[in-house]
Amino acid sequence: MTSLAARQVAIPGRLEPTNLDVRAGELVALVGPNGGGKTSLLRALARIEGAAGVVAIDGEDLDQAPIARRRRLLSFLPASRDVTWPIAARDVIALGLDRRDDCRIDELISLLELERMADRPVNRLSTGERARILLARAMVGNPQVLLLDEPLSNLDPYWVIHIIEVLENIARSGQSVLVAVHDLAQLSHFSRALLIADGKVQMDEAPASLTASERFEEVFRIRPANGGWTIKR
Ligand SMILES: Nc1ncnc2c1ncn2[C@@H]1O[C@H](COP(=O)(O)OP(=O)(O)OP(=O)(O)O)[C@@H](O)[C@H]1O
Repeated sequence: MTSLAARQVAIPGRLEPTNLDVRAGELVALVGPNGGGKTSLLRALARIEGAAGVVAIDGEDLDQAPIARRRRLLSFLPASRDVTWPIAARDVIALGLDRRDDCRIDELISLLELERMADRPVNRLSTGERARILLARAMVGNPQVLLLDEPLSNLDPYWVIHIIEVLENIARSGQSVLVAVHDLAQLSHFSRALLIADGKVQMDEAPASLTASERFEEVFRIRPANGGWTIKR
């Protein structure tokens, strides 16, 4: 069943009109060169910046949904880890909920091993620690669709693996997860990958066939070499 249905979503000059359907339980990667339009697509789907078009989740038009309902339908994790407020990390997680639910917040604190930092001011945590707190905020409301902009950046290898497992579990539970990533080695964990460049979805395929394509090499200006990648000259 389609969970997210986007029709003609666009941001002038940054994202061409785009249609996208994502099923419940899909874990979708967004890849593409810097400036290609990954963040713009995620922001357009999250209905930030007055993007054009229509986004419906389980048939409900996001633009018509009251704020509380929207939070049940979708959450968006920005790529920026900047948080300047000196508030406790657990209170930042609570911002993802309409009504405070300490049991649910504690669940996330335990899942993401945040116990030691939960009561510290979030602006005094390291970048990777803040990344986990902000991810917890995006997850805490259990929305039907999660839009995550580079959630794996700034994380050490343990946390990259752990959070990929968390995202796989979220998808398995029936939520839809769209994730902007840069590390091509992470693509194998996704069921589907969108290649985004020049403000347009250029390809929409299984990750293995995407990375094996000529279009992929052209767009990224790289080619396979020695089990990895090298610059295509
Ligand atoms: N606030 C903005 N106002 C105007 N143009 C913007 C704005 N933010 C981004 N852009 C432009 O929109 C285009 C797409 O940017 P976007 O941030 O969506 O790319 P991206 O694929 O997420 O890139 P990256 O991998 O570098 O994060 C780029 O040309 C960028 O310069």
